[in-house]
Amino acid sequence: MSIQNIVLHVADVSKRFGGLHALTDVDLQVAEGEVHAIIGPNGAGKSTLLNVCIGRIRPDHGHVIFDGETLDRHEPHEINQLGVSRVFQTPEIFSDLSLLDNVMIPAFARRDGAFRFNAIRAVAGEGDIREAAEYHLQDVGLFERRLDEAGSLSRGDKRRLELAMCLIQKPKLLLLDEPTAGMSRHDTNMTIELLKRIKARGMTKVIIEHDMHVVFSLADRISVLAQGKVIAGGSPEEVRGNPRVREAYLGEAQE
Ligand SMILES: Nc1ncnc2c1ncn2[C@@H]1O[C@H](COP(=O)(O)OP(=O)(O)OP(=O)(O)O)[C@@H](O)[C@H]1O
Repeated sequence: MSIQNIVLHVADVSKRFGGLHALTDVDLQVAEGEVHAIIGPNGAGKSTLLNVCIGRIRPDHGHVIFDGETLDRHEPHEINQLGVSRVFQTPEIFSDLSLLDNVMIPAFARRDGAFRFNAIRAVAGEGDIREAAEYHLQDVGLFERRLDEAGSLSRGDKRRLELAMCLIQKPKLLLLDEPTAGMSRHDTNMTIELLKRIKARGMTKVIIEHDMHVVFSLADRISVLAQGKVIAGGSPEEVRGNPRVREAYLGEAQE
């Protein structure tokens, strides 16, 4: 039997906001190359969990271990430099800049350890990063629009742009917070195909998603959160057949 390399271990993490237990003793492991979906009803703690993983929220108890390193004292930009990238629910892009500049900036940040936003013009001639940015824009289907202002994109295209901004950093772990939220079925299917292509390259991913079509199209393993606790975990088949899950989430999602 092969021993899987664990890329991410959320070890007994708890987080309270005042009297609200947002996460209680959450323990989950993500193996190298797997797509791990986190599902659960609204307010279950999914975004809080992702924010704990990228250092935006400090847990009250427990640890996050990424690639063998405990992240307790790391700042978000340090965690990013270690190889964790995240696509947010609301895309965080530079609206006034071109798509190309948007994709080049995180590459400089990863390479230089600083956000060289002001220096972007001065270094725009750096061919290797420009070429990489063009490659990733092609990858997400936005190459033709590379010189347009990012603010002019549709919501779905902004998400794809943000994905290119993550991919250029060549992360070991990609965290996706509802990557298809607000998208049309057509855009959702395009995004599923894109994420499948990335999956084929072996990149480890954690994905929060409400759309069960997306979850069951992509996930190798699923953890189910409800009221801040992991109530079930396993393969998509195991989770689909689990009565607790159906009760807590799937029944609700099927509307
Ligand atoms: N900064 C905060 N301060 C206080 N309460 C918070 C904060 N962030 C989240 N919460 C609360 O913690 C609980 C978990 O929120 P969280 O956003 O992690 O859930 P979620 O599963 O991502 O929900 P959704 O699917 O609606 O995005 C919710 O009750 C939420 O109101």
